[in-house]
Parts: sequence; structure tokens; C-alpha cells
Amino acid sequence: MPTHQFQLPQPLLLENGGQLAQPEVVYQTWGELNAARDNVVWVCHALTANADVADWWPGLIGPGRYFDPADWFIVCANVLGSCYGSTGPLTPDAGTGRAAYQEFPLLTIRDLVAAHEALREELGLARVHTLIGGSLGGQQALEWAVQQPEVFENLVLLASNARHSAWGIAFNEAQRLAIFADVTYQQNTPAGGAAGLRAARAVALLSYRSYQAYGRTQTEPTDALLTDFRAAAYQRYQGDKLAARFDAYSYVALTRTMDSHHVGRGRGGVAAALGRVRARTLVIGITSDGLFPVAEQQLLARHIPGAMYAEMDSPYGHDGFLLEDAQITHFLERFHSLTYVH
Ligand SMILES: CC(=O)SCCNC(=O)CCNC(=O)[C@H](O)C(C)(C)COP(=O)(O)OP(=O)(O)OC[C@H]1O[C@@H](n2cnc3c(N)ncnc32)[C@H](O)[C@@H]1OP(=O)(O)O
Ligand SMILES: N[C@@H](CCO)C(=O)O
Repeated sequence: MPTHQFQLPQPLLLENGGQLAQPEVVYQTWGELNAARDNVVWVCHALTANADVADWWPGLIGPGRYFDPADWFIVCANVLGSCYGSTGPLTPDAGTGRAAYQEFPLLTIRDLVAAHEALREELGLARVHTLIGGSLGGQQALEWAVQQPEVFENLVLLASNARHSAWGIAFNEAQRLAIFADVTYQQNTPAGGAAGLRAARAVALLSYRSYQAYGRTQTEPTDALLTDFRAAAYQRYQGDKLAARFDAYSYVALTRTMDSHHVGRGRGGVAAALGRVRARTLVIGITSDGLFPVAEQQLLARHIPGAMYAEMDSPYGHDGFLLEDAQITHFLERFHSLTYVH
């Protein structure tokens, strides 16, 4: 699908102070808006993904899938701070021509929402049938549903939370330390920090998978090895894979964004904020998710009025939200069939 570009009509004032002067958001759409304008599905992506949701969530989005473009008008926009087209640390400043790199300002989840809210207004989408996101995408979706309760009819949150946990922040900081230890990060060049990013992804993988998943896929078939273990090669491979498609400055920026997530900030706490949601909500947890554990999902479901909770039994850990298409489809079918009855 072609990528569209949207420049916000005015500077974006950031929650932490400062502004982005001319922020741009790239997005993609699938399908057609129907005459009643009631078939909009908006997908919020996770940490390292992009606007091409049909590419990274092919089990859910596409012909014959649950969200089939023959029926739905599907929108996915890249978040600010990313390196996939929306304004981020490597974007040249319009005035100086120089990118911010390490100096890129802190963007909170609320700033990400503000940019996509401006896009929603630009597209004239008064109502969104389903807002869905996992992990950081779930944080964004939740914050948006708290801010704009009248806009979203259905909200689907996967492997996410109301406030980023101390555990999650600690994992993110461990990854950032790996990047900061790479001297090329200080050089402020597009490829700076690549070795650190490779290590950071290897650390992150430990929080995205599970003991069982490693045991199932990375255990040696022989007991003769003393070195060169399969699991070690997997860590290196995954680090290389991310370093080839992402950049360290965006990674630092977006992990800080994730750390900032707290729907209750300035709203009298998490429970009060969640109580503002008006969308019919489905929260999906993953039994083996050690990064966003099921207790966090249950808390969401407990405090969002009328929310339903479903738990996926998966060996994949946190990344199960990207991989367990059949289970997610099953839960969506049940959830939406109830929606239509009302
Ligand atoms: C341009 C773009 O890519 S856009 C962005 C795409 N990514 C995103 O959107 C972010 C979200 N997606 C993800 O995080 C991931 O893609 C996931 C979670 C969905 C799937 O992760 P994967 O890495 O595909 O799965 P998994 O953990 O099973 O690893 C499989 C890969 O590791 C390789 N591998 C497995 N074991 C080993 C090993 N012991 N040594 C070396 N390599 C190994 C496999 O060959 C496979 O390689 P491939 O990706 O080149 O095919
Ligand atoms: N695997 C996800 C991060 C976990 O949500 C990503 O790379 O975006």
C-alpha cells in the first residue's frame, strides 16, 4: 500500500515542555470508508513496527483475515520518534537541516496520541469502530480511548498496561545502557549505536520470549557441545536483524516514551483514568508474558467499565500478541459478535 504523509497544521506542544515545529506522520490505509463511515479500524503498532500493518500482522489484517479490507477501512500510522517515516531523531530539522539524534526531546505516549489525533481529524473520521494495539501500541490505544472516550466504539488491548512497570522500565534502561556503551552512539550519525542496538535487542528478546520458548526452539539436539550454542547464535541473529532495520536513536527515544506511559498521571490515578473509557473493551493477556504479565491485563479489565478479559495460553511470551493469530481471531469473533447484539 502507498504510504501517505501528513504534516500537522501547527507545532506540537510536548507534554514535557518544548515542541516539535513541523511534525509529520506517515500512515497507510487499506479498504474503503463506507457510506455510513462506520467501518474504521485503527491499529496502533508496537515498539519497532511501522505503518505497514498488513506486513507485520498478516494473520489479522488482509484478505480472508479477521480485518479484511473488503469490509473495513483500516488505518495504521507510524508513531513519532520512530525511524519509519514519521518525525524522529534522524529527521532533519526544517531550519538547520540537522537531525536531533541524541537531543531529540522526550515524547510521551500522550504526545504520540496527539499527533495521531490530528491525523484522525484530518481524515474526517468522527467515529472509529475498533481501536486495537499491543504492547506500546496498546499503551497508545488506551491513552487515546481515555482522552477521547466518545470517538471509539470498541477497544482491543493486547499485552499492554495502564502504567509502565518498574520491571519494564528496568529492562528498557538495561537496553539503553548497551546503546550508550557503544561509542559510535555519541557521534550522532545515522548508523551510530548500531552495535549497542544489536546488544539491546538481544536483551529485549529475553523479555519478549519465555523460558519455554527458548527451550523448545533453541535447545541443542546433542549434549556434546561446550561452546557455540544455538541459543547464543539466535541472540546474535536477532540483534543483527533489528540493527539492519532500525536505528539506535529511535530505539532510545521510543523506550523512553514507553517508560513515560501512565494513564493516571494528573487524572487522579489509574483507576479514575480507566473509568473514563466508554468503548466496549476487550483486554487480552498472554499466560507466558513476563514483561506485561497477566496481572496487568486483569487490572485493566477490572477498571475499564464493562471490559472483557481473555487469556491466551501461549509459549511465545510477550511477542505472542504478534504471533498467536488464531487465538486472537477467536477472541475477536466472540467479542465482536457480542458487540453486534447490543
Ligand atoms: C521492514 C520490516 O521488517 S518492518 C518491521 C517488522 N517487525 C515488526 O513489525 C516488529 C514486530 N515483529 C517482531 O517483533 C517479530 O518479527 C516477531 C515477534 C513477530 C517474530 O519474530 P521472528 O524473529 O520472526 O521469530 P523467531 O523469534 O521465531 O525467530 C526466527 C528467526 O530467527 C532465526 N533463527 C532461529 N534460531 C536461530 C539460531 N539458533 N541461530 C540463528 N538464527 C536463528 C530463524 O532462521 C528466523 O530467521 P528469519 O527471521 O530471517 O526468517
Ligand atoms: N517485538 C515487538 C516489541 C514488543 O512489543 C517489536 O519489536 O515491536
